[in-house]
Amino acid sequence: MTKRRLRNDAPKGFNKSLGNSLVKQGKAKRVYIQPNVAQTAAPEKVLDSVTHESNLDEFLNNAELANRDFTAERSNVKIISTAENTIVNPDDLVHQSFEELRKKYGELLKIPRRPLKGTYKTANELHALEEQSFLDWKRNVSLMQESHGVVMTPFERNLELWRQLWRVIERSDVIVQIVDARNPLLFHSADLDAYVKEVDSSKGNVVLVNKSDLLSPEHVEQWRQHFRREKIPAVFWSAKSNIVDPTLETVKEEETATTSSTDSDDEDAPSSPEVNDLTDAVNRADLDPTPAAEVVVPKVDDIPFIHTTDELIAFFKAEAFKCNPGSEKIVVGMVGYPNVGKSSTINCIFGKKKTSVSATPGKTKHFQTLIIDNELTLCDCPGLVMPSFGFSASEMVLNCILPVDKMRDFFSPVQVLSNRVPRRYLEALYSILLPKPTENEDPQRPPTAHELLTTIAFMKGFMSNSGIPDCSRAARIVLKDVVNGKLRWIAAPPGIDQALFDEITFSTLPEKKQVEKSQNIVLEQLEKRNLLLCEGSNGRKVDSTFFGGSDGVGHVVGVKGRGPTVDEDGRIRLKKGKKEKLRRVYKHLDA
Ligand SMILES: Nc1nc2c(ncn2[C@@H]2O[C@H](COP(=O)(O)OP(=O)(O)OP(=O)(O)O)[C@@H](O)[C@H]2O)c(=O)[nH]1
Repeated sequence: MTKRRLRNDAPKGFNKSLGNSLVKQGKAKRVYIQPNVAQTAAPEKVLDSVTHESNLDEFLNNAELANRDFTAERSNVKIISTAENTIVNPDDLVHQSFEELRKKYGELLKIPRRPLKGTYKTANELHALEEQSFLDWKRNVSLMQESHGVVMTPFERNLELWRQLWRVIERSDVIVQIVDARNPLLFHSADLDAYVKEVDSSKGNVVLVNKSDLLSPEHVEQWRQHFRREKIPAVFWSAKSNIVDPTLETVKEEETATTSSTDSDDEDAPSSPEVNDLTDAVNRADLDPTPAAEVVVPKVDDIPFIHTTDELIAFFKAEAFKCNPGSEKIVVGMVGYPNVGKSSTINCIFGKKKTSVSATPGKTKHFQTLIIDNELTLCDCPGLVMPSFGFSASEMVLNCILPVDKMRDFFSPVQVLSNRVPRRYLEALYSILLPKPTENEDPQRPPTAHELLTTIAFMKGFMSNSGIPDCSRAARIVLKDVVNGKLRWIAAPPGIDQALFDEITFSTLPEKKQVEKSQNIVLEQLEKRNLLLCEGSNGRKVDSTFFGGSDGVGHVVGVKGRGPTVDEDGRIRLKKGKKEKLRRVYKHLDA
């Protein structure tokens, strides 16, 4: 086959060599390789997180990184799966300790390394080496998957974002891995800890378990014991409970006065922190002159729950000075997956909005340096999805790693959720009554995603023009409730029965019992009359099959606290002024 450089004659050679099936999967806007295109592209584009690549994307990115002959690349390319499914089943993982899993799969979970100092002389050489080592890393991951028969979950494939991480690590004395308290191990990368030590053994690692407000004291205690057992330095923290100005939550990214470090050409950046380099940083001391004199420093040998921002600052300083004793200035790097609360934590520390906070993962695009006081500087890294295994894309949506709005298959994550959350809890949270399993079915079976979504869609009046409940809209509501912690599930640490943890999580129903009681009475009355009483918002009669009922009897789907009540005589009454809203649900009530 004639060797053809992709950059010279891409469309022709490309079509011939890849075949139509691959071409169809590609995106028309793909830019063919040009030397140094990565360096010159607009930063916004370059720094977009890439966790999924089509076969063609993968192929072209590899060719671009290697800057090599098209045909030579083609023979080497391995497609890293988009990994909707995983071969390692998360349920099976429960039976193995985290250490066992780490031993078995640890090699797979490596993050890419920056080329060692001394192996390059100029910034251009470093750039080329970084691209080569990143390509090698991707190949290695691919080969490991093949040899272990394991499929990796989606992970960050944009070299620019890894470059941001490398810089943050090099500048920091301590790296704080922020994890989501609802599933800390999913977010903790042991290899990142190892890499920090490889860069400089005097650097420290700490795990900051954010969103701890979503845990009960029992959950906290179990996780504390786990961190102690595993000797992982960790602290519990809730940025939300320490937010200075709640309106900061809603400010859009465009309004943010960022202190982004877009210094993509600082490859020879010093490995030790140089605060003088941080030219665009802002001094917190100017904004908040309150001295941190009365700060209580938490016990360093414990796994404390840090309650105030001042305690957190004192903790960071104590950890950093341990690593860099005698230093006048210390830098703490904040890293972690998207959406774990890095920006919120920094906002708390800074006392004013410094980085954009959003419920959409992946908002932070560049690392930022922020001078907190004369001693402490923070370095905020963009969120990075580390390589992992055994967790499906559904799991990643449920853990707020992949954005809900980009989800096309919404049934899968909702099914995983309804397998976990007890039926009565879902009913209470959404004020719905889910169809019960039929006689032939397991009475304990969880509701299907279809049942849950159609019921919620119907109750909220999300109907398509053809009268079909809009499940995707209902799914977005449910998944956003998961993201913001309204609907929560807390993972148990290894060795602890998940069922026990679930009992704690779901011990209190979220909604008023009264609503549920009145729903039940309404349902009873309707069933007595053998009526199908629900109507769609467009006036079409709703078929009972929407709710899984095969008995021909319709089910009341919800009253949402403002629905019909039952008076002393057992008569059903609609509240004044609510008729319009309830039009879709109750039409033929005998009131
Ligand atoms: N319940 C709760 N929610 C939190 C807490 N901290 C952050 N959040 C929420 O989590 C979401 C993500 O917070 P961010 O601070 O933007 O997260 P990030 O890690 O900077 O995200 P990226 O910019 O994607 O890297 C927001 O909706 C926050 O309101 C917390 O302590 N408790």
